[in-house]
Amino acid sequence: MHIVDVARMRELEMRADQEYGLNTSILMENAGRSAAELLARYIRERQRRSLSECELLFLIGPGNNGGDGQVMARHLEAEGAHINLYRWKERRLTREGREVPAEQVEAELNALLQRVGYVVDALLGTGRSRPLPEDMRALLARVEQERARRPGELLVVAIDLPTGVNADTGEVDPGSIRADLTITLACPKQGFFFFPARSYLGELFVGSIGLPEELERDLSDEMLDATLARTLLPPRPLESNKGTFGRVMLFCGSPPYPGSAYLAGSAVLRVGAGLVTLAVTPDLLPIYASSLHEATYVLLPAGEPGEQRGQEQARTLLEHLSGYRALLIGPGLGRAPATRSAILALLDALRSLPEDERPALVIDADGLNNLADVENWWQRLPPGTVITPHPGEMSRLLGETRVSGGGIDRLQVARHCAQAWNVILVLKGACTLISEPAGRLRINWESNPALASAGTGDVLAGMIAGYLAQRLTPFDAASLAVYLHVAASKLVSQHCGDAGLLASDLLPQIPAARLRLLQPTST
Ligand SMILES: NC(=O)C1=CN([C@@H]2O[C@H](COP(=O)(O)OP(=O)(O)OC[C@H]3O[C@@H](n4cnc5c(N)ncnc54)[C@H](O)[C@@H]3O)[C@@H](O)[C@H]2O)[C@@H](O)CC1
Ligand SMILES: Nc1ncnc2c1ncn2[C@@H]1O[C@H](COP(=O)(O)OP(=O)(O)O)[C@@H](O)[C@H]1O
Ligand SMILES: [K+]
Repeated sequence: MHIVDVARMRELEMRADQEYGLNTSILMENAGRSAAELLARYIRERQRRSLSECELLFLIGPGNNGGDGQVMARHLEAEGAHINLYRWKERRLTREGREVPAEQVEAELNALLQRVGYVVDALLGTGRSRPLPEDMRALLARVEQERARRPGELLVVAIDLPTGVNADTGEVDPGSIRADLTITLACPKQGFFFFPARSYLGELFVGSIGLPEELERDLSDEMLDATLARTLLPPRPLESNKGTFGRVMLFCGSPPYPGSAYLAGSAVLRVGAGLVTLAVTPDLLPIYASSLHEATYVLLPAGEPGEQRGQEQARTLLEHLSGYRALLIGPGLGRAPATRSAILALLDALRSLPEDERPALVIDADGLNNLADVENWWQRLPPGTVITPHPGEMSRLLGETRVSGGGIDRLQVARHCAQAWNVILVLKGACTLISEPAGRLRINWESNPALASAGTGDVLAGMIAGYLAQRLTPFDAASLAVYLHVAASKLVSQHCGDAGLLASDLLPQIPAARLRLLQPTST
């Protein structure tokens, strides 16, 4: 599913007209029919109601968004739903096809708001060009007030987008109200993935306007959803052994942060890699050996702290690296000078290896924090490196330029930095972005506040390394891991809701999330 900004959407619509003769009224017919089908299915399958039991109030705006709403209303009416249309600009109300006399409109509208099960917001879409007028804000506020009075009984359904949301920037008009579901048309809009818009959309459905597939061929930004993630799953041939699914080496964990290596190491195996090896100093071995029974170990020299020890640790690790398909550096390593020198020595050695002998590389957490102080640090990375900063780490890598956790600034940063640093960049946050040097970009749709808990990033880093070991490309390995990481969290949330998740709770749910993804009906 491609993501577009408003200019690109307009261009697609224009080309549909010029090249395929699909003019606005044909597209609008398609849009309204598709939106009606999606809502009808939602009502029947999710709410287990028949359309004839449902009464809807459509709020119709002056442009094409209002046009979509009218087509949609017609289709739902034909299926038996009870339809009321309020034309905002003209202040006219139609009840089941009959015009309400002007002097009764206000009272009827009030009565409807207190009764209907659905308000369909077809006021404004991508054509919103200025702040919402006060009377439109007031109308939306009445809907909001009524929904608060009847929670669960009144659903707000936005067509294309909730009125007042900026489809490019994710900004929101003060008069906008949150939709329970948004049925967007043709493609999800770029602004949906950024805050505050993201939290105004509710559940997202994408309706078709019948654009020919060829028109989307040049689009490079994609929504990371189940449909895409499913195509990335690596094969599990019957004739296989642990070598088939690859080995991962971890340079992670230090005395103050031993949990990181456990979480990342377990995640490597939970995504199906064949073997994980932890490169650790002997003092940590008893901790891991008693918790992660499945791992093997490379013992790194302890010795006096300092640069010399770092060099020796790197040498020892490299001696054991042959045959490993992926290396993860960073979670829980700390920021001692010896660690930094070990990381730099490892990177220098990896860069000089021939491509077919070089393990794929993921750098996370303290791996990144150690690099941030090194001048032109990105020039030290081998090609194809995946880096996974959270907004704080990203700000450090950029030299203290602040990067937000969910704002539109992230899009520009993700695009620019993947190219400038020649990396696969996983910019973590509530909607994680994955970008690569050639300009492709994916944005994860699902969000779960339960994931905002210590150690979940270590799990993600291990998952990416585990998929690299199964020979996914770095861009695909990162994408699949990001998708399944949130999907696993949703399974945990079935029991704990959106708070109280432990990073280790994710581990057994990773295979369960993969299994769900394999079921063709999962979305
Ligand atoms: N153009 C096309 O080919 C298609 C467009 N589609 C629909 O059309 C929408 C875009 O249509 P439009 O470009 O007509 O835009 P809208 O329907 O979003 O709004 C434009 C109209 O609203 C007025 N307006 C803009 N800002 C306002 C504000 N703050 N307060 C009050 N009035 C305001 C404008 O003067 C104009 O009359 C999409 O969101 C989608 O729903 C779909 O029907 C598919 C095809
Ligand atoms: N609201 C949220 N929705 C979805 N994912 C989230 C949310 N908050 C945090 N995450 C994810 O949780 C992980 C946290 O990673 P990170 O900040 O590195 O934590 P740690 O270093 O403690 O492991 C990231 O993958 C991030 O995208
Ligand atoms: K709308």
